[in-house]
Amino acid sequence: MYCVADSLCYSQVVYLAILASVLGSSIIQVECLNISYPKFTRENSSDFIITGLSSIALDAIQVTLEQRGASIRHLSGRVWYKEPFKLYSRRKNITASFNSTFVLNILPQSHPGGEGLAFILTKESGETYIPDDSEGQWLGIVNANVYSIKQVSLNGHGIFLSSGIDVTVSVQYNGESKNLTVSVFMTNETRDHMKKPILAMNLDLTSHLPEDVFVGFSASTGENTQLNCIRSWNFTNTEIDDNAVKLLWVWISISVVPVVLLTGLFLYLHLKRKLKGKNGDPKVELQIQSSATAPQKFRLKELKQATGNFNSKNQLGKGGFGTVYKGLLNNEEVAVKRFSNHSHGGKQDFIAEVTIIGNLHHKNLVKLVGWCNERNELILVYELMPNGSLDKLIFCNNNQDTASTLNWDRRHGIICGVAQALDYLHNGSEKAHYSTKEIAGTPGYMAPESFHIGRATIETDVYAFGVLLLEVVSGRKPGNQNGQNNYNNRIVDWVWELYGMERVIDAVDNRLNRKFEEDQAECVLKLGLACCHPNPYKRPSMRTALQVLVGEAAPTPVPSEKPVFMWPAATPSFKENLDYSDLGGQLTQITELIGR
Ligand SMILES: Nc1ncnc2c1ncn2[C@@H]1O[C@H](COP(=O)(O)OP(=O)(O)OP(=O)(O)O)[C@@H](O)[C@H]1O
Repeated sequence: MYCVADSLCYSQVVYLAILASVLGSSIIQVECLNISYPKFTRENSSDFIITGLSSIALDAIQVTLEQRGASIRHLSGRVWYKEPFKLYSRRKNITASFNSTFVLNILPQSHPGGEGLAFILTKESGETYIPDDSEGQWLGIVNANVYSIKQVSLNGHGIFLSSGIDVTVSVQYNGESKNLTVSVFMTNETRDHMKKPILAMNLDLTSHLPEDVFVGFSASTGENTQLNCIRSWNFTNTEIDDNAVKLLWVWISISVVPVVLLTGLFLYLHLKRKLKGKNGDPKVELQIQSSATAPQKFRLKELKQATGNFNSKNQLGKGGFGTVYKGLLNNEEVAVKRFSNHSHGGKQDFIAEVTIIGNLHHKNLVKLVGWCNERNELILVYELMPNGSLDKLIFCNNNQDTASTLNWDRRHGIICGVAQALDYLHNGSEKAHYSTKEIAGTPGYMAPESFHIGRATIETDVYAFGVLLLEVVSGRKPGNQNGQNNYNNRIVDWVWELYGMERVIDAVDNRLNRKFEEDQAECVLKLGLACCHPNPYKRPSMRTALQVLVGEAAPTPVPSEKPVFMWPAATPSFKENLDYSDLGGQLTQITELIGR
């Protein structure tokens, strides 16, 4: 019996799967939802039906695209709980009551901020059910063809939704009296009178909706933009007892359902994996293409051809996210960065890198040419830097080879170029304020607080820049060194010790053969130490660092002994604060951080 041809077994599986979808709506029907999410994690994603640009990120449902720096204008998005609930039974003439309490946070990304979000009950769920032209003022719920029956302004109640502050909303529906009440209050507001309903009205939902409805959230942005987050959500409803019909299903389904469901699930997952592997994730494409200056999309086939099938002979180097290969695309030399599966922190990171770097234009930043997401591969294509990376130029030479080493002027030029690029990233725009969820950092460049805050900030960037300064001037690697070098631990400690002994100039690379401007070299080394101050609040901003380098600001003061690292770091006093105004006085998040 088991040996009957595979094809027969296969057609039976298909048949069962079809049966599952036919029976599905009756058997899997959820009569009563009891949802409680104190916060949302990526693992919760499978509990929701999420439309193209929406996501679960940063511990919240991001109802519209949450990428700062990417173009997020004129979007509408929706997120539903995956199962519907029974709002009423026509046969039994009963209507359920429900309570939906959620915390929302609306963070403007333009001045003024954009539109807003809504709690929704809908007949259907899924991408295709977002009404056309529902961005902007229509909140992704309706469009110009539908009108609102009641509106209440919250400003009169002292509530300003678009303020980046958590606001709690409670929507209660009494199925018996057909009464709807809505309460809105600041989440940190404890006074009870603030929690009184701001809207109460009679509303017969049964005349507008079918018996089974989906619940969720809808949001939009317009010309002006904002991040629309739901941070937590509780939803409960009263059960409608449809037992007479249900019992029959229970008997039938007990024997059949497990087989049907398992085979259906297996087939669904199998087909989904196959399709996704081949065409890539449509969400990735949608999000990237929504970016203002989306880079070009390449086929995997093209990139394989360009790099000789990712031949190791073409390998340019390895970074925290994957391997970089040299390639030839349309007669142009390119660098192809192939993310390794285990090291990248997910598709959001990839999307962030494409949309953010794709939007950056600076002469000192490598240009992103294109990307590819096919067969589970995530690949970025950059313009090729023919001279390779800086470390090769500084460290590749024989230790004593003075002839081929980078001369002082070139080193100073490189340092100023990096400072300009970082200043552009930090101050020129908001683009760097969100990059990836995870980033690989190289330990020698990681600021001490990184291990406490677990993410990169503008201040940890300044620290890494400081290490780079010391590295370029001294020609030594930043991390642990072997016995050949006369410093024990890290370059920062070594230079700081020399500085304390008033011998900082001894840190300059011997291979320069004393051909450098002493004042300039001393200034760069002191700036390097100032950037590596253990207290992040005491580091200069990139703007100040750049001004010091080009002689527009006085050299930054540095204590003769390296201060002890303390956490949490002492915040600057009012007087001390002057130089740090550019930092916004806080540790500004860029990324989560992983050592490598
Ligand atoms: N556009 C490019 N042109 C030439 N070589 C490149 C290019 N991009 C990367 N490389 C080489 O590949 C190496 C790895 O680069 P990658 O960007 O993956 O990591 P990284 O910048 O060294 O570190 P991180 O992973 O922290 O970003 C570089 O050190 C460099 O040698």
